[in-house]
Amino acid sequence: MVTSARNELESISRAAYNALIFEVRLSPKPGLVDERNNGSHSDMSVDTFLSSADALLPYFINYAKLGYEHADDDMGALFIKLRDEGILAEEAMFNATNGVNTHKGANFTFALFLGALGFIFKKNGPSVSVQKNELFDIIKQLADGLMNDFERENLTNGISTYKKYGAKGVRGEAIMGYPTVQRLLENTSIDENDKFYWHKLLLEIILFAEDANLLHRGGREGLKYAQNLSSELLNSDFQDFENQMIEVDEKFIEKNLSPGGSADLLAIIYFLNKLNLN
Ligand SMILES: CC(C)(COP(=O)(O)OP(=O)(O)OC[C@H]1O[C@@H](n2cnc3c(N)ncnc32)[C@H](O[C@H]2O[C@H](COP(=O)(O)OP(=O)(O)OP(=O)(O)O)[C@@H](O)[C@H]2O)[C@@H]1O)[C@@H](O)C(=O)NCCC(=O)NCCS
Ligand SMILES: Nc1ncnc2[nH]cnc12
Repeated sequence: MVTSARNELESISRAAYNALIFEVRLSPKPGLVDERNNGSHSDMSVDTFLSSADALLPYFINYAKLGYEHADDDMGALFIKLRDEGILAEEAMFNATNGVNTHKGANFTFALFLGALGFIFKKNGPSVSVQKNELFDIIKQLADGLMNDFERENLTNGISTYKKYGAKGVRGEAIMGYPTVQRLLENTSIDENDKFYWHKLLLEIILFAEDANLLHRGGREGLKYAQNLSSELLNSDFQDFENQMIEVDEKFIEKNLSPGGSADLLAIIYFLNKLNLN
């Protein structure tokens, strides 16, 4: 692999790592770990997420390299290589967090995006401006066989949520090409002067995505409650936005709600905004 390609792959992998750091440090967030509190989590803090991100960075680089090195393979073969590497990454994450699930979903999502970007860099050359449509189309191809996961016997939170509510969680997002990410990437140009831009974006993600964490913790009622609070705040006059967000955080915590999936989608949107997407 030529040096310029390696540098590009390492650069986007570090950008993905930085997106995880940005997300956990964004404060206040509803029900989630941030600089103010640990949200609806007794087993996680900012430091847990920082240790987790450090453990994942080497695997992020490997995902991008796998996409680059296997660009001539079929998508099914590339997906299997990404999933195998992702399982090793999950082990490293759990070792770094003493068994706490900080970034399982984020690891999955970034593996798909970094693998797809490595694939595109090999096909089109590095430092190319990536076409959004091509990126999301490759993601959908990689995710094509994911529905088979739901036949599994071992009931993870995601598979239990599917069997109970029909919600496909992060797998569903990948199979559909991350529609919430596409919708928010298209419709919003970042207003650097808006101190609460990212807070508002997180509320929109909670509103549009079907967050399996909210379903797993609060059922359909809990998901609806979280979405109603997010909608109310988005439709308010933002006169006292920070305190309004703190109030929403307290209400999520009261009901033990945590939109972890939505936090991951915020991180991937932050990451994609740093790339030269067309
Ligand atoms: C594909 C897998 C990663 C799915 O594994 P699993 O079935 O075990 O997990 P799921 O519950 O289905 O989802 C995993 C996480 O995905 C996030 N998520 C959920 N809904 C959405 C959504 N609509 N859009 C995007 N992302 C979504 C969410 O992850 C975040 O939350 C977790 C932390 O919150 P917490 O509440 O603590 O979560 P839990 O500990 O599960 O609950 P509690 O016990 O605390 O109540 C954290 O993971 C965040 O990232 C979901 O949790 C897996 O099968 C897989 O493929 N693994 C192989 C390795 C791999 O990833 N391969 C590489 C690519 S192929
Ligand atoms: N900041 C956060 N708090 C809780 N769960 C999360 N999953 C991803 N980011 C998270």
